[in-house]
Amino acid sequence: MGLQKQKTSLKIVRGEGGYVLEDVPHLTDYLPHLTTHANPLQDNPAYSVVKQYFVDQDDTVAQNIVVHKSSTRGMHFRRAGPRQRVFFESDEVHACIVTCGGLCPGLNTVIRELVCGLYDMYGVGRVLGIEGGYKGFYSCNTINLTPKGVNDIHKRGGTILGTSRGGHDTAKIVDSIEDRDINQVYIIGGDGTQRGAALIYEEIKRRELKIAVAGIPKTIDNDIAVIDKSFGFDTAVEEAQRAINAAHVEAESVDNGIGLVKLMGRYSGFIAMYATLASRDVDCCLIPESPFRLEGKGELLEFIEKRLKENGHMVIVVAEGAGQDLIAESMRSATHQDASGNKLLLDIGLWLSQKIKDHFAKSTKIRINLKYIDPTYMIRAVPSNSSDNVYCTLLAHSAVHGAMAGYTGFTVGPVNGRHSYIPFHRITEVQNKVVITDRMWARLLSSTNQPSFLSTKDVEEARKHQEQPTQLLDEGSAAPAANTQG
Ligand SMILES: Nc1ncnc2c1ncn2[C@@H]1O[C@H](COP(=O)(O)OP(=O)(O)OP(=O)(O)O)[C@@H](O)[C@H]1O
Ligand SMILES: O=P(O)(O)OC[C@H]1O[C@](O)(CO)[C@@H](O)[C@@H]1O
Ligand SMILES: [Mg+2]
Repeated sequence: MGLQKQKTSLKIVRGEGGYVLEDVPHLTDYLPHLTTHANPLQDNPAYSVVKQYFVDQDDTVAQNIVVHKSSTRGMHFRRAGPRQRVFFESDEVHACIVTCGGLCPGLNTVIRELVCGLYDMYGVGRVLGIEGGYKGFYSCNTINLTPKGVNDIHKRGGTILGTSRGGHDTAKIVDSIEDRDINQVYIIGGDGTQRGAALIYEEIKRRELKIAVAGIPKTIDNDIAVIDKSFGFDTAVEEAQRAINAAHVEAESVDNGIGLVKLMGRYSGFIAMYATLASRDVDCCLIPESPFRLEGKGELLEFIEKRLKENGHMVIVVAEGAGQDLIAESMRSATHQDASGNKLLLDIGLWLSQKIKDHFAKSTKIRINLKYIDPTYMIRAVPSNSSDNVYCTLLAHSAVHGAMAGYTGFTVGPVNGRHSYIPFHRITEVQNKVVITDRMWARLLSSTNQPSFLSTKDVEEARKHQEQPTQLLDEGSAAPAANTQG
């Protein structure tokens, strides 16, 4: 196919028909003389019978699969999976695992499957758990992780390693990795964590160390770009149904009942959108991406009044990041940040409840009965469901195969259903958001029959954002919508 390597800091390979591979780094990029070994999986009774078990060196996964006759082939990522040759011998590997950022269903499953994958597939005997997130590298104890020790952990919520925000100190972390003779680092976390992982990889490369760094993307908000969806998201949507059902039961049992449910979603309303679509009991869904106002013709309070008159009750789902501009305006509050620098949100649920109550207190015609349910941490702290468990297994195994094959500085994740190795910056340069000019949001509006609350200016603004190309999509290919948007 006549592939050519480009001289850029990014690892771009171009081919015929507009084919672009955005490759991930490999240890041999800076340590060219490493020796390779036969993959021990070839003698593993479970895997050796699988026809074509090893992934072809040239297999790549297309980012854009909706194409026209005249489309260029576009962006591709390296396909994840086991390689014929590996760059680590089993008894040479000393791996470590760390979990950072907020909790998410499935963290323990990923830990379990990393440990079992390393032991069972590659005969690795030394896996260390770093406790308490990034700062644990230099300030906490470590634990030895064995298949026996992690056997049951997927049945529990949270992370057995603990987690934290803040405390990323690249030099101290890499010093600790070097001091402990660790040569494979598995980092589970969201966008902030993957930014931290990129810095760790850069420092390891600068020091020319034979250490592979693999990221496993985690976020309950599903706001990680490129990948189809993040683990734990399905579980969260399922768990959210319980709160929505309760809100519905409460609301329809009284006159003019309003059930208001707040769900997670700092910058992206995926949980709220999917939970609403799944439930069918929701009359109105509010997300950070879609601006709304309270007062005025066609705005939220008028719609609530209309729906109460029609149905006698209603259910509202609000993502925690929605309407932040409205609260900030009315409270003139200062902006606060958490230890990682994330904006601390004002409580839209309580604020909105009060605003709705105040509005109807003025009305002599409608006496409302509002119940506010905040299940945010409940949907995050549960163990992952069956489909997330299987998904977590594939993520963990893909990460192990990648590190064993000498890839480094990568995140794993499914792109159009195929697990791929994705460079860190592609995961961190943009955040996945609900595109309100896309079909999925239209489906939601049509299912709840709520107004869009958008002004012409809001729609123009949304279209502008949708068309914004990412760093590499500069050659005529439009930014691909996240797959969760259909
Ligand atoms: N730009 C950055 N550079 C280096 N480290 C970072 C950066 N942003 C965040 N981190 C570190 O990554 C860890 C987790 O970050 P954060 O609290 O933002 O959560 P996250 O990984 O984005 O997950 P989530 O948002 O889903 O909870 C923290 O220890 C933080 O110090
Ligand atoms: O209270 P914490 O642990 O900082 O987490 C809250 C945030 O974490 C997230 O769940 C992302 O992990 C957001 O939805 C939420 O705003
Ligand atoms: Mg984050």
